[in-house]
Amino acid sequence: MSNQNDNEYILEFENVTKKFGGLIAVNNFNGYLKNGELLGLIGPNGAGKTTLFNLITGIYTPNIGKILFKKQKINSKKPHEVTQLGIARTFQNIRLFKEMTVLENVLVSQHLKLKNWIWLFKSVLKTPDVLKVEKEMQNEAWNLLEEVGLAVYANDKANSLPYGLQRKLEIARALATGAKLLLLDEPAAGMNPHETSELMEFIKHIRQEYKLSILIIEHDMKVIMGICERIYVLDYGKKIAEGSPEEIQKDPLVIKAYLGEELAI
Ligand SMILES: Nc1ncnc2c1ncn2[C@@H]1O[C@H](COP(=O)(O)OP(=O)(O)OP(=O)(O)O)[C@@H](O)[C@H]1O
Repeated sequence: MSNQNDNEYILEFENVTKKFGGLIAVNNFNGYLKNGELLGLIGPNGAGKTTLFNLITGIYTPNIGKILFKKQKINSKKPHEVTQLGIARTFQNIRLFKEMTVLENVLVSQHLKLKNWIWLFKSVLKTPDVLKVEKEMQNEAWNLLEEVGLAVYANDKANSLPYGLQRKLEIARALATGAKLLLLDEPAAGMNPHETSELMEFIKHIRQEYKLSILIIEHDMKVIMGICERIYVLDYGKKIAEGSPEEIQKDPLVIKAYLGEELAI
């Protein structure tokens, strides 16, 4: 793909294919995410959406093709390297340290920013520079919790929070890694309509506040059509449509893929 403005794209896919044995889970996918964009990824069950997230985050390596983050090829990066580059994700099933407090959950993610073994060694010895950095991290964690409205729960165990707030905490943990690209895998799953509306506002808010680019997989069309600027539709691993929410809702191939399901807002 040739792009006119190199700085415009934070993420690019060039002919990306992932096979599992004879099954082509992602089939020659081409696409991009612009800086600051909120991009939706939709498609029926088994379409290849989560596989694409796993390819971006280094869980899988493409059989063919390239994935670029800020123009750097990330195909063969390990998951922790991808995190350190500035990509964070949430999962379909919430993954928190359930017995830890809300604050501790954020602190653990912040430590992913500390890159090397020397720091790990110093941490054990509690050298003055480590104590200084840990103090700064505590402050940053508090600020983050204030920002996302979870500070009042800082000392509560993660699993004592209502479901909607656990989701928020999961996103806060992703932000704590210092990510600039956020991948959200079905963030509205299991939420009631009130929680879903709050989540939509929250996603828009953090995008602006943290200058994020966001790629979101979601089955709840109200969320996708309500907050995304652009949408890719996958079916059987292939991109069958792309466009604005209005264009996607009218697209005959999309309607066919979702036969019998509600696509409208
Ligand atoms: N590790 C794996 N080994 C074998 N097959 C896999 C593996 N991961 C995914 N698949 C298959 O790849 C296809 C795409 O799966 P994927 O989970 O990416 O779909 P999806 O669009 O995220 O679906 P859903 O909306 O149900 O989460 C499916 O047929 C799935 O069974």
